[in-house]
Amino acid sequence: LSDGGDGFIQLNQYKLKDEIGKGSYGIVKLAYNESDEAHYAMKILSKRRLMKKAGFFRRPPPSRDGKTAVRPPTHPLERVYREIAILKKLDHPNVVRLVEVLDDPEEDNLYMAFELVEKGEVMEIPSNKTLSEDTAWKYFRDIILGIEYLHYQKIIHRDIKPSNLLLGDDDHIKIADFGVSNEFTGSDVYLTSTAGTPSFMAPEALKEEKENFSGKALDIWAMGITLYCFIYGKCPFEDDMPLSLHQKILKDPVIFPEQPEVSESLKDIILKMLDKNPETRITLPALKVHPWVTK
Ligand SMILES: COc1ccc(C(=O)/C=C\Nc2cc(OC)c(C(=O)O)cc2Cl)cc1
Repeated sequence: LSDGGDGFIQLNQYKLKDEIGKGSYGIVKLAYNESDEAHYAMKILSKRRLMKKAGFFRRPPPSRDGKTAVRPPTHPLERVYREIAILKKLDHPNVVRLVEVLDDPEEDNLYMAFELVEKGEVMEIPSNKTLSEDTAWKYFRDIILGIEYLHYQKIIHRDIKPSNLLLGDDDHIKIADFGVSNEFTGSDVYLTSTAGTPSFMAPEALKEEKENFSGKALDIWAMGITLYCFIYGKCPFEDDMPLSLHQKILKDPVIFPEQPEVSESLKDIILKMLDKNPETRITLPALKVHPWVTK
């Protein structure tokens, strides 16, 4: 890591430029690769921040029987290394491509160089700039193909939402951010943990009595919330109070605003994805043949 002499940070063959993304994960900077004269998206994670977030530096809670509580075995960076391992095996036009990882043990920062998806996040939420039904249709078809690929690769994304969908110059969508994704063996994973973004969480993940719930159905639910956001610029269930948001997700019906006018088949596919019962919720194969998708 050095000063590139022109005020930009130099990282190996990369010249780091403006910040183009920011989130709970850290930041993303535009990076210019001097060896191939191409631009990349450099995701920068602080290892210390990740350790702190995982409670790595927290004093272990006093245990009643005088012995110190056993610390969970997972090393906090293990999550990042798992994300990297997942990303390295993914290769699909609708999934971001990890090009390389720069991890200097002496350095606090960990750098992940991704192929640049030129236009960035497809949409901010809330937003008054909503997508037309036709544009939403184009993007949703890409999301279906991307999620189909991930589920085929036995990966549940668990954080599908507009800000994790990047738009390229070719007007195609790439799915990003595998920070909370789960890998599974077998035909599906049965989870009990809640992860992801509250407004996009499925009802079965919010129930008190936590029985196991299917991972794949969580992504389908989040795809439904995302499609609703494309059209209306806001989520169907919103509340500043987390517990009231949970109740709305668990109990409230989906309301479609009068404007913008949308087709009955679009409303139908959204309702089938936002079925509160994961057992009867539409599956990915059924989505692919839904009239709104195949029109
Ligand atoms: C205006 O132009 C812009 C062009 C590109 C961007 C951009 O790329 C933003 C975020 N990027 C990413 C984030 C990720 O996670 C949170 C991951 C991942 O971990 O999978 C990968 C990428 Cl690439 C922004 C603005």
